[in-house]
Amino acid sequence: MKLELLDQLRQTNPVVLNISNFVTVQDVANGINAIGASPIMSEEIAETDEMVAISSAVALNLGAFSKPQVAHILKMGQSANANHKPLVIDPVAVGAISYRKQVATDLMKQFQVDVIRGNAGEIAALADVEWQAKGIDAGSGDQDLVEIAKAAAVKQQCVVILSGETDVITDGQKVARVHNGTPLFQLHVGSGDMLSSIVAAFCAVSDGDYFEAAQTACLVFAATGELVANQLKEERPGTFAAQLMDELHLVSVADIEKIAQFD
Ligand SMILES: Nc1ncnc2c1ncn2[C@@H]1O[C@H](COP(=O)(O)OP(=O)(O)O)[C@@H](O)[C@H]1O
Ligand SMILES: Cc1ncsc1CCOP(=O)(O)O
Ligand SMILES: [Mg+2]
Repeated sequence: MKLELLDQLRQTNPVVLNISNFVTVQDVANGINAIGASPIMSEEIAETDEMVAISSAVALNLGAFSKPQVAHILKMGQSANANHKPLVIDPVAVGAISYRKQVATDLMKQFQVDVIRGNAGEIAALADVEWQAKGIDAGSGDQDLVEIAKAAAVKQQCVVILSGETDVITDGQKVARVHNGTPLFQLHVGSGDMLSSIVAAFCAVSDGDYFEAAQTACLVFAATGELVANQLKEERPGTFAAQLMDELHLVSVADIEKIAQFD
């Protein structure tokens, strides 16, 4: 765990390039901005190389793509690889929709991702493990989450984050777990998408250690949500979302250290 990366991120203000989905794009842009990085979104394939060139990390969200967008995602992933920019992918709902799993796995044969961030249903699908995913949500299953994450990491040769009540982060061998968080995240659509792009922001300042960047991003995001939840007397998803944005901007390394729970 390297919480100093949060301060480095704020000092550097790295540009994070995103292909987002139309559902959560505003949250993702503001989440990146609030934590101290600089978001830019793209929907035009012709600008890909120039966009990647000015960026310090790339996040590809597969939340709601059309066929032309798949070509754009492919070009952006390949350009990120060619330009040695860290590449994060969020395989939204690949556990629930077989077409999505096919597209995601085809894409990952054509570029090398550095980090995959998904919930249990999504990561189980990529690991070919039996699981009952439910739409964009994790769903249910009884296999061991650490083993699922490790299998996906070995298969795709990258760092995997399996997020949920406990976040599991692995490169296929080393494993870290973040126990912070709040169930309120599940009441705000876009929490996972925000996390994926914030992971990209941490990768941008990580000097190539994406396992450490992924762990730190998970701790910062989950602990920030927990700090907000601790201030709320009842379940208020709207207030949570607004205050999460505030707290991503205000939270300090010392605030996080006080409540951090990881191993
Ligand atoms: N039950 C929970 N308790 C605590 N934190 C959670 C819970 N479920 C999800 N989170 C947190 O919510 C954030 C988004 O993750 P997740 O909900 O798994 O993504 P997605 O929205 O893609 O399903 C992560 O920081 C994760 O740690
Ligand atoms: C509802 C929905 N439909 C397609 S993408 C999307 C948002 C998914 O967001 P998240 O995985 O962060 O909850
Ligand atoms: Mg998601």
